[in-house]
Amino acid sequence: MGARESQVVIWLSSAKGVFFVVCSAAGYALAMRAVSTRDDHRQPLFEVAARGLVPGAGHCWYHYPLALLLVGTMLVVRTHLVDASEPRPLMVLFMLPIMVSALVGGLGPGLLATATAAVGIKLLVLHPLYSMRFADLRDLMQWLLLIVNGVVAGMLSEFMRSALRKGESHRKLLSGIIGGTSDAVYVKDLQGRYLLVNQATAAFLDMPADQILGRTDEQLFSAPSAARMRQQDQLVMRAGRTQTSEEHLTLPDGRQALFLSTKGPLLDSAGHATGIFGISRDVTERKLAEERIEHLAHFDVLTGLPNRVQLDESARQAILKAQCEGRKLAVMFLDLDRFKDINDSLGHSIGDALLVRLARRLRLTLRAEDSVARLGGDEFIFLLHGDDVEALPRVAQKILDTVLEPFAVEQHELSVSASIGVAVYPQDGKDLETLVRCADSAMYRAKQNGRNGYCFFTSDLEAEAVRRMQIVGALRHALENRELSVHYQPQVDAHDGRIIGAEALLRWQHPTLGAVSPAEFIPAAEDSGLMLSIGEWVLRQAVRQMRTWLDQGMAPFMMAVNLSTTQFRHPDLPQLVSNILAQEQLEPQYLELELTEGTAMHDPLAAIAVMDKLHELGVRMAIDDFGIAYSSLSYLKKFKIYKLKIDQSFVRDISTDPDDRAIVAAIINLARSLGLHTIAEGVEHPAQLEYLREQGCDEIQGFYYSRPLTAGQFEAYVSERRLCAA
Ligand SMILES: Nc1nc2c(ncn2[C@@H]2O[C@H](COP(=O)(O)O[C@H]3[C@@H](O)[C@H](n4cnc5c(=O)[nH]c(N)nc54)O[C@@H]3COP(=O)(O)O)[C@@H](O)[C@H]2O)c(=O)[nH]1
Repeated sequence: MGARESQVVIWLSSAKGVFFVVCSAAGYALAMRAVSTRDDHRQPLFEVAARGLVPGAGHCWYHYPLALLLVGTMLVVRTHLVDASEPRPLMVLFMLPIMVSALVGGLGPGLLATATAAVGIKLLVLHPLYSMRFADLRDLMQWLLLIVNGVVAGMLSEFMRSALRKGESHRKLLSGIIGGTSDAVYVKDLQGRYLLVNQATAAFLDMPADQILGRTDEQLFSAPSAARMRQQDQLVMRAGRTQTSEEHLTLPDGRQALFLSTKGPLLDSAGHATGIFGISRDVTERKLAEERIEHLAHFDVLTGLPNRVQLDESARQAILKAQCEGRKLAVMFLDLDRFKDINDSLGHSIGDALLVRLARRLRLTLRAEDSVARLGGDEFIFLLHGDDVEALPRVAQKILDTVLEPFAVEQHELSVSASIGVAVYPQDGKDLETLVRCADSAMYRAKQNGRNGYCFFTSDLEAEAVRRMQIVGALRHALENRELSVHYQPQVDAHDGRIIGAEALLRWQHPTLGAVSPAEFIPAAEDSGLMLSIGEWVLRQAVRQMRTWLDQGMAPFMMAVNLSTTQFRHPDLPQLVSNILAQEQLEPQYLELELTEGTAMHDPLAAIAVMDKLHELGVRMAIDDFGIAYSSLSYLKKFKIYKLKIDQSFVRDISTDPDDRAIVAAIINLARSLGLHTIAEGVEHPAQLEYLREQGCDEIQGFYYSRPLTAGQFEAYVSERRLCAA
């Protein structure tokens, strides 16, 4: 090699060294910049590097011998195989084992490789040429740079490895969440092909996840479902932001499902859409539950008919429509007659079954535009559209006839009747509340008229309804306010005028309402459920009074107490009577219980059973108001009764009305033939008494002898009569 050529080689070698230094410096600068920014995911290089020196922090022991092996191999190659005439030591070659060691093993092996290379180069590569000294400053520079390179490479590698590890753990965490959620998570490209799906998506589609990838909705779902999804995707892409919507889909197994889907565009770093991501939750069950709750809020659970809430809504609309069209609207209030008896005697399940069947019938009776709702219990409201008020009686009668047809419930054939009240918009009221109130008053009147009928609202009913409400409200406190008392009306032997009994009659003196007749408040007490407690109180008072009178030495007689329908039908009645007699220490033979003919005949078999029990107690029974209801003689024979009480409506005109005379005579004869006693009530005149005596009536009760008296007055009356008799 000539001198000029040697100069060129030395120049090139120097240039290579300078280039190595410049490139390394630029590389460090860039690398340090890349890792120096501290944010949530990055950590300072030295912090990471320090951890890289700690054994066991994700390192393998064999990376260290590997580093030694790699550097050793390079030393051998450099010492023996590279051309010895090479003037420069080619230290850059050692970067290869250093880099490999750092990349594979991280900081520790990287440092080991760097140190080994530095020592090896100094001792084995530079030594033969320049002894132990660095004769050439450029060699020293390269040697130092090699060391710095090695250290930095190790640190950078450690940083990369740490970042990778962290990224991997994030990825695992994310895929754990995505894989573990029951929501379908997916990513589609711009053509709608699935790029990523989680396990839930695969489960919904009943297909392995890898078979879904690359397919479109059109290939996975029914055409209508796919079209809906595609449309939704397009909306999201056009909007360019995340949107949530409901998607009705038919799944591959045929199930109709409702998904709540949140979808959004996937954007690249330049903000261009590259696809769409979505999270879809199956809300089918939740929606059904919501619908069920909504249904329960508006419809009666038992009958499925609209309830009060729904009725309010329908009525609001119906009234608005009627108002706009200048038309009428009828509200009918239907209440079953004595439905409570069915519940009490046969049990609530039978009562419920009857209501279900009744509801079905009522719905079928109506035109499509009309509706029926259940208010609760046995109360139903009809909304009937149209102007034809004249037709309403026919409709009401049709409904009544429908109710009358017997119901087959289990082994029972049940016959019920109903009472209907009718109110018409706009004349009777302009809102549902008023119309229902009017119809309720009219219905109450229908009941008073003998049930199984209908009645139209009239203004006088309103006053009655207000009065009834006042009475019921005040009656609730009558007992505790000591406003009730019991009066006693003597019952007299028709032949010798002896007092043979007293009828206990309830009286109510209210501070503002005044003296309210039992004929008015007892039906109200029955309807409002207050009669049981009031009736029990009367029974106890009468029994206690009888005990007192007997204790005072009064000649024994019968104490007659009225039983209301509710009391008589209550299953605990015999027990209650027995308890009261025992508690008040009165022998049962002094007590007579009166029940009306209507009560006894409504359910004769049940009445027989109750009468039998009362008879067993030793208590006497009498049929009150006899003659005004229809009595079956065959049942009358079976009733364990002692006497018939001839209703005062027959006694009133007995002296003038031949029909009444004939009826009274027939009742007395009937009783005699059945072995029963008779008592006539409402006797006011001697002529009435005369006729009754003639016919053989046994006992008399009426103003002719005495009005109902307080206990004190009764005592005085008894003493007076005894004195007269004496
Ligand atoms: N379940 C219960 N019913 C009861 C009770 N107390 C009374 N009643 C019933 O209320 C109705 C009205 O009773 P009242 O106003 O007390 O009238 C009674 C008598 O005062 C009346 N009477 C008696 N004699 C005459 C008469 O000569 N003339 C005339 N105009 N009225 C007269 O008759 C009623 C007695 O009726 P009855 O019970 O049928 O014998 C009435 O139906 C009572 O039954 C109670 O505690 N419980």
